[in-house]
Amino acid sequence: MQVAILGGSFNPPHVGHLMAATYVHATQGVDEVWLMPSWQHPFGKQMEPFEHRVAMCDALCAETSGWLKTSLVEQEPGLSGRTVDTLTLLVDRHPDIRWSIIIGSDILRDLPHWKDFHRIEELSRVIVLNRAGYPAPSTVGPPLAEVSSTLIRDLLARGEAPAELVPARAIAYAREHGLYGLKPAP
Ligand SMILES: Nc1ncnc2c1ncn2[C@@H]1O[C@H](COP(=O)(O)OP(=O)(O)OP(=O)(O)O)[C@@H](O)[C@H]1O
Ligand SMILES: O=C(O)c1ccc[n+]([C@@H]2O[C@H](COP(=O)([O-])O)[C@@H](O)[C@H]2O)c1
Repeated sequence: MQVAILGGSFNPPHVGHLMAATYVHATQGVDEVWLMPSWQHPFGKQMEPFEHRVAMCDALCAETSGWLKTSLVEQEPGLSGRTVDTLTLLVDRHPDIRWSIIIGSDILRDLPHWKDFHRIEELSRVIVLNRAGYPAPSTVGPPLAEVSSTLIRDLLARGEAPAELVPARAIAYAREHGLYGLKPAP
């Protein structure tokens, strides 16, 4: 079995994540894609609580026929949020799976600050997606959606509803739980 991991803060998840996962599943010969929300972010990004981001990732998974899953692995004790450590654990735990790691091209500039990226390349196939606004050589596929969690948080802070950028089930969950300052519907 081949599994591609899309790690991220998912704060909140958005249609760009869904499109990225769908593109990889449709074209890269993988059986499943696992959304892997960060428990703690290696660069200290502040995020809504893990369980809420997991629930919103599950809302994205519900848009698929079952090939998209949410992995809770990064909450396990001993992990640091560094991808190489998580991947090493997964490789040990699932010797039957062949792994890919998905990153958007915006991440390329950060890679010098990642822990042991060369080891990640040894343990997995790295798929670099062409994220709109971040052109780079050796990306795969067409530019993907011009949307980010930062944009969505900004819209929400201005009281705007990002209904076209966040899957409806995810935004409904966020509203129900008062995330990002959203008020539950009366
Ligand atoms: N629109 C997109 N197209 C392609 N890849 C994306 C897109 N949005 C996010 N990604 C990729 O998904 C992974 C997780 O992204 P993340 O959860 O940090 O979302 P983000 O929108 O970049 O968040 P933020 O704006 O908070 O930094 C990263 O590898 C990122 O490059
Ligand atoms: O391994 C590292 O050193 C490392 C450094 C920064 C980010 N990452 C991972 O990259 C993924 C996307 O991160 P981000 O910043 O786009 O949310 C997420 O799974 C992070 O854990 C990993």
